[in-house]
Amino acid sequence: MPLHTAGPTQIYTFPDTAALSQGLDKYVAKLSAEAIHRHGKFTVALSGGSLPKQLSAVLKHNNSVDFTKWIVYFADERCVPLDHEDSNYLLSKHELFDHVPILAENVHTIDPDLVNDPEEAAEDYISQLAKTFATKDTVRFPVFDLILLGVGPDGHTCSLFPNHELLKENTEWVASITDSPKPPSCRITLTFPVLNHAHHVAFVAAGAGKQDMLHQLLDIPGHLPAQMVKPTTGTLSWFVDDAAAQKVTSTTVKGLERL
Ligand SMILES: O=C(O)[C@H](O)[C@@H](O)[C@H](O)[C@H](O)COP(=O)(O)O
Repeated sequence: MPLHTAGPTQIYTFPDTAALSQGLDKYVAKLSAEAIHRHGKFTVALSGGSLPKQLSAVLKHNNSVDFTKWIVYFADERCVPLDHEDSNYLLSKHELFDHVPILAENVHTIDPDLVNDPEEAAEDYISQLAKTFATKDTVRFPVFDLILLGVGPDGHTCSLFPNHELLKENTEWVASITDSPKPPSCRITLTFPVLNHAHHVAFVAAGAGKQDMLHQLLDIPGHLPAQMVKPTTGTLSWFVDDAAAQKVTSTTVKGLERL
């Protein structure tokens, strides 16, 4: 069945990263409350890069969010120990988990004992996901309430890189990669079917360095990894600052007016 987006992609623009963090706070807090009301928990996947800092700047002070109901996974993770400087978990721990009442048992990390065996680590991560997500005959993939993504200068997202064979993965929930063009070379990553089954997916990108890539991704049809994120029935949003959106010609929405 061909994938299609349920609605148009929403591109929210903000004058600067401080305003972007406010917008993200409002968006995430709303989705968190809705999910907790609907099924008693908020399942969210986080990325690395600048995302944890952007996300947490305002959110970590938001007392209205029930973080005790958050179930956190990582959109991708490097195969390194949890206290390694390259760990996406460590980044989110410093930026967010250390500041809010997220329960340690609800944060699903790569198994540190398996970081030397990426394939095993991916298998284990699938088992962890299976504990949170009941699947049905009709939906064979985890359905996250929200997946938060970044985008690299080459158009990669998660650890899904341009022209890599993992772009074709359509059965596994989590895949390992041992030849990542961006170091470290060994990682695990959610796959496109998981990204595209989520209720909501949001990209976050800021800074003038993203101008050309954002123009390419949002204005010119193509098959770069970030362009292959097309939720089947869920929503797709972009949170960007004006510097990053400078060359985007697609319709944008001034952030907080609509959120
Ligand atoms: O896996 C990695 O090596 C990074 O985490 C990477 O995927 C990052 O998320 C993007 O490059 C966006 O980075 P910025 O958010 O810093 O722009």
